[in-house]
Amino acid sequence: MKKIKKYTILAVDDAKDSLLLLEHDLLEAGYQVITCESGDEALSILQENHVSLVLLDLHMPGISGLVTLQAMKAQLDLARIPVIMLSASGDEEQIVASLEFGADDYVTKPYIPNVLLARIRNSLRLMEKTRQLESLALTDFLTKVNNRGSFQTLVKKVISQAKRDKYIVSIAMFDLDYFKQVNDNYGHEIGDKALISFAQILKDTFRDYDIIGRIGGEEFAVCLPNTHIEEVYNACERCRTSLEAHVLYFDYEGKKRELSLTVSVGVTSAEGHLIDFEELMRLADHGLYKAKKNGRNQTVIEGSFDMGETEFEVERQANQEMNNMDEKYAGINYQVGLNNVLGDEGLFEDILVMFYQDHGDDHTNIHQAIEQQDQRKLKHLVHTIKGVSCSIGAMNLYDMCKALDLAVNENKTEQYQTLFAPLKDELIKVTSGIKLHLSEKV
Ligand SMILES: Nc1nc2c(ncn2[C@@H]2O[C@H](COP(=O)(O)OP(=O)(O)OP(=O)(O)O)[C@@H](O)[C@H]2O)c(=O)[nH]1
Repeated sequence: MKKIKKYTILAVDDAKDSLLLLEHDLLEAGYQVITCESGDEALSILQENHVSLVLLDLHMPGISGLVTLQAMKAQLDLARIPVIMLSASGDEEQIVASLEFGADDYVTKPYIPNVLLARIRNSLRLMEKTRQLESLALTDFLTKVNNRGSFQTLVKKVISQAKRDKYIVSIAMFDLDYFKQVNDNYGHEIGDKALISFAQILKDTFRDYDIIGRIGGEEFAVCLPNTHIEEVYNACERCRTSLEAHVLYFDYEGKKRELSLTVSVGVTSAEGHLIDFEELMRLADHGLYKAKKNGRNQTVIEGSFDMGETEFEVERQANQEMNNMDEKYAGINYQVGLNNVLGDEGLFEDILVMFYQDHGDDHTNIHQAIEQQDQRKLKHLVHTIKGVSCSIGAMNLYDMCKALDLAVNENKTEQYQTLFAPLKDELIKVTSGIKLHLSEKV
């Protein structure tokens, strides 16, 4: 019985009679066969066809078998194709040179068909095993997405390409919410099933050329080349809501159970020379940290790292400032705020709590509106926060909002990012100051 035609063999020989014979033997054995008579032809066939193995004659007019072999080994996508050299010459030096240049085997002509076929089978078997091992080393055994190491390698390649071709790179980081409870309540086996089904949701949501990796226990990351932050945000939201709607059914202790999970997501992006793997991962992770802190089951965009200090650093500095100064709230003129409520301290503190709750995330919302070029949303956000910051006595924030508000009214889009960067820092300073003092209320 003939084998299933799974492998395609390219036979290269300038002698037509040898080629015919080879083709006949290979077809008989069940392989698909492509033939050609020169090294040049072979190289162009290899670019356009999926070839499993090459049988390469050593002595040919034009480029020799050895040069063809070297050209194959120099190209990343061809280097892995097994090559068996064929030659009438049993010259020791030629055999050694062929093997040293990367040939998998060497067979002398006239060949014994069964021996050649056995050697072909060996080479193909070895290739399959090598590929399986490579895949095992690069893939997460549970979810079958890239493991951490391979995610990093692939993303770094994308980043080099993006710097050359000047396109944006985005990273989204996902962490399942309260996942420990799944293990604690139902055991690791169900936890594993939940991880597998989440990985499937990621595979279904993102495109083939996006890179998905499992970078920690219940933590995944996706790299989206050439994708703007708003599209990334929308894809992450699709993924988040798919998981929220997904129900895992299983039996536990003799009863039928159902489980739904949620996920928190942090996303960021960068462009040009600013793209850096570690920095993108750090920012996405910080967005994720905020998503967790804000109540989980949400996607938070973390600003590009060309926008000055990160929120983390600003928050840390605000806290430090508060500790060093005798100021009651960072960035707030307490007296101005108090006067606005006719000296009622209790009421003023309640207003500060409301400010924290209503506007604590506005830097993310404003950033999103700028990125999405949503002029109406941006105008509404900036205008509102301008009014409110004035009433609580956050006068620096008020000035910054006023400047951005003006730019929005005059549609000076080129100024948005520049005016937004200090506003963002000031808003974080004010909200973290409020939180520091009113931690039991907010
Ligand atoms: N089943 C299973 N569990 C895993 C695996 N890797 C990590 N975990 C579990 O994932 C859980 C992570 O828990 P935490 O880091 O406390 O976080 P969490 O409970 O998800 O809470 P938040 O992230 O704060 O929402 C731990 O219980 C780990 O044991 C795995 O491969 N399989």
